[in-house]
Amino acid sequence: MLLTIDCGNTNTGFAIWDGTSFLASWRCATQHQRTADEYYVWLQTLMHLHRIDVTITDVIISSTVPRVVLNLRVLCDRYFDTRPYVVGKPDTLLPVDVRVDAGTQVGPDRLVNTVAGWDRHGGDLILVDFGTATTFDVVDTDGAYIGGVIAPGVNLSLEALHMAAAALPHVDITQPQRVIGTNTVACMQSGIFWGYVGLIKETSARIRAERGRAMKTVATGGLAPLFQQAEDLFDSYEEDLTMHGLTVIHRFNKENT
Ligand SMILES: Nc1ncnc2c1ncn2[C@@H]1O[C@H](COP(=O)(O)OP(=O)(O)O)[C@@H](O)[C@H]1O
Ligand SMILES: CC(C)(COP(=O)(O)O)[C@@H](O)C(=O)NCCC(=O)O
Ligand SMILES: [K+]
Repeated sequence: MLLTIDCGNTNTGFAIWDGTSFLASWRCATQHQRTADEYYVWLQTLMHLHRIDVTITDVIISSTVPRVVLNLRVLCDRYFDTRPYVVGKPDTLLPVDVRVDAGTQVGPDRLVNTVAGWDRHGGDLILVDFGTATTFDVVDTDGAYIGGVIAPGVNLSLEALHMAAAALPHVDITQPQRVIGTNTVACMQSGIFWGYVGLIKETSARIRAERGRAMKTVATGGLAPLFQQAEDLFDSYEEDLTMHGLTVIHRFNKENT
C-alpha cells in the first residue's frame, strides 16, 4: 500500500492509495520539529478511527519545505521499513522534462502537479495551485514543465495587510456581495477577492497569449472553488491533483528503476 505525502509551507497532506483509489486522506500543520514518532502515532490513530487496516509498503514525498523531509525519512525507515521516493531528488525519476534556467530549483509540488495534469489531460495546460503561494505551472505540448508564475497566496495577502497596517484586522476570505465595501472588513475582502479574480484572469490570458495557443486551465487547492463560483475561471477543479501526481510518479519509478 502506498502512502503519499504532500508537504506544503502551511499544511502537510497524507493519503493512502491502494492502486486504484485513495482510501483516506488527512492533513496536519507543517512543522519541521514534528518527529517520526509523532507522525506515526497520529497516522496510526487516524487509520484506526477510519478502520483502515493496511500495511504501508511504499512512500512518496513531495516537500516544499526541505527541513521536514528528514523526519519523514525516519518515519519511513523506522515504521514502514521502506526508503521513500522524494520528488526533486536525483534518484526519483520524473516522466516529464523540466525546461527552466540552469540552476533553478523548481518546487517539487509544481513538478508533481505537472505530471498529474499531463497524465489526466495531456499537454498545453495552465495549472493553478492555491497554497501558501498561488502558483501557475505551465505545461508544454509534450508534458514538460516550462515555468510559470508565483504570486502571494490568498491568506498570505490578507495576513500581510493585517500585519503591516495597524488599523486593519484579521479577516477571512469570502466573496463579497458588492465591490464597494462600506466597512473595513468588506473593503479588505473586496480587495483580496476581486483582486484575485483579476490576477487569475489576467495571468491566464497573458500566458495563453505568450504561448499563442489554446490551453486548458486546471485549478487545485482549497480556495479555488470560491473563485470559480464568482466567475468561470478554470476548465476544471481537481482537489486531488497533487496526490494523483504522486501516485503517477511512484508508478513510473517502480516501472523504470
Ligand atoms: N478549503 C479551504 N477553505 C479556506 N481556506 C483554505 C482551504 N484550504 C486551504 N485554505 C487556506 O489556504 C492556505 C494555504 O493552504 P494549503 O493549501 O494547505 O497550503 P500549502 O499547500 O502551501 O501548505 C492556508 O492558510 C489554509 O488555511
Ligand atoms: C512556490 C512555492 C513556495 C509554493 O509552495 P506552497 O504554496 O505549495 O507551499 C514552492 O513551489 C517553492 O518553494 N518553489 C520553489 C521555487 C520555484 O518553484 O521556482
Ligand atoms: K501547493
